[in-house]
This record gives sequence, structure tokens and C-alpha cells, in this order.
Amino acid sequence: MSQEFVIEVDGLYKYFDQFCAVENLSLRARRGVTTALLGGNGAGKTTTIAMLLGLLTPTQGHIRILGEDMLQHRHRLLHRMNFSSPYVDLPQRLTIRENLTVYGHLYRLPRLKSRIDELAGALHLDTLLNKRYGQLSAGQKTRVSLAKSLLNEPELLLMDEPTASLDPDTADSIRSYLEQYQRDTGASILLASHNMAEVERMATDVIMMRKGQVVDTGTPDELQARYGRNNLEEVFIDIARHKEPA
Ligand SMILES: Nc1ncnc2c1ncn2[C@@H]1O[C@H](COP(=O)(O)OP(=O)(O)OP(=O)(O)O)[C@@H](O)[C@H]1O
Repeated sequence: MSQEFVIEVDGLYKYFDQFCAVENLSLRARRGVTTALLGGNGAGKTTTIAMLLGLLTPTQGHIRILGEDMLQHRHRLLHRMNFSSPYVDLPQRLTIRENLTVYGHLYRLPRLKSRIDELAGALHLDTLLNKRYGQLSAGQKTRVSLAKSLLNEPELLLMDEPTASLDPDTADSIRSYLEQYQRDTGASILLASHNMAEVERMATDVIMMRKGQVVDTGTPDELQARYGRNNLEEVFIDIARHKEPA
């Protein structure tokens, strides 16, 4: 088993009818660090993450997660990973505690009640546990999605815009919590985000996508140096506008 990489993707394609959303994508994400998956709207980030989770079947290509083939060992692997997105809804009529309990049972977690209470405290959900999911604000739903994603203490966490719709104060405390979680557990994170300040703070490695393909990779510092820019936002705009490195 490869110790260095938690995600190994080779020659990945996804067609929706005639439309190619992901085209010959190959990428690596290293163990124990945060890798940012960046790209403009429609670049293929969510489609890629859905294939990494086995929610979408690739048209072609290979995906290895934690050293194992995703298509062959999906059920085993899903116990070791998790996913957070503010765009995926949970059952509206269940309370937050009920929702988290259902997910906890899916993972057959021991000491589920104390795990839910611990996460509720860390993510400021304690006063919301008995409220129905459908009654929550957008930011509160995002925090529930984060709690759901951490229930099984995943070794690999896939995050699609994890702090979208969070106020700056809450977003900052969530980032700190994720950083602490990573230090404590050695977890690896794949982070799709449009927030370049967030990426600069959290990501060790960056993968830039455009039109379903990887167009550049590197650390934030390497990319800034390559494009002669002072921050990732400017690098992002250069790449989105097809500018070549300086
Ligand atoms: N189920 C689908 N059927 C047809 N086309 C799809 C489907 N899902 C995604 N697409 C298309 O695939 C492309 C990639 O979409 P995707 O959601 O992966 O982009 P993204 O990088 O996550 O974008 P954003 O930053 O806007 O969330 C888009 O052009 C989108 O319209």
C-alpha cells in the first residue's frame, strides 16, 4: 500500500451524455496534509469529489483511496472517509441529534451519544440538537454537515466549500477545529473552495482545474512564484483567464 498518497487518480473521465465534465484527470493527494482542489465554476471539482466517494461512476479511469481501489472496496473505504458539503441536505423533519444518530448507526459507532455531544460542543451546535434540520439557517446546516462528516473520525475528509455561508467568526473557529483535528489524528483533507484566504491558510498542496482537467499543481508559494503573484487569488484569476506562468 502506498503510504505517501491517500488519493491516487489516473486517467479519470466523466461524461454526462456527450458532455465531458472530467477529462483525463490524474492527481495525487498526500497523507496528513490538506490538498486544495481549485477551479472556476463548472471546472469539475464536485464531479471529481463525487467519483472519489463512489457516488458517481467514472466513465473511465482509476481511483485509489488509502491505497485501495475505490470501485472494488467502496464499502470498506467509506468507513474510513467522510464528506462535507453545504449543498447536500439531510432529512428535514428529523432533529439534528436524530440525523447525526442515523449517520452514526450507519458507521456502527460505539459511544455515539458522547461523540455527538462532543462534536456539538466543538461546532457550537449544542443548543440546536433538538431542533428540526429543516428549521436551521444556512450556516447552521453547514455546521451540521461538518459534524456529520467528523462522526466516524475519518482518515480522509473530502470537503466541498466547507465554510460557505458561515460568518467570518464561525468560519475561523471551524478552520481552527479542522486544523486541530488534523494535528490530533493525522487525517488528510481534500478541500474544494473558492475562498483563497482559506486555501492559503489550510492547504499544503494546490491542484488547479479548468474544464475538467488539471492545469497546474504546487504549494501555494510555488504557484505564486511561478505566476509572479503575491497571493493565490491572483494566481487563480491568471489560470482561469488562461494566462501562462510569468
Ligand atoms: N448530472 C449532470 N448532468 C450533466 N452535466 C453535469 C452534471 N453534473 C455536472 N455537470 C456539468 O459538469 C461540469 C462540472 O460541474 P461540477 O459541478 O463538477 O463543477 P464545479 O467545479 O464543482 O463547479 P462550482 O465551482 O460551480 O461548484 C459543469 O459544466 C456542469 O454543468
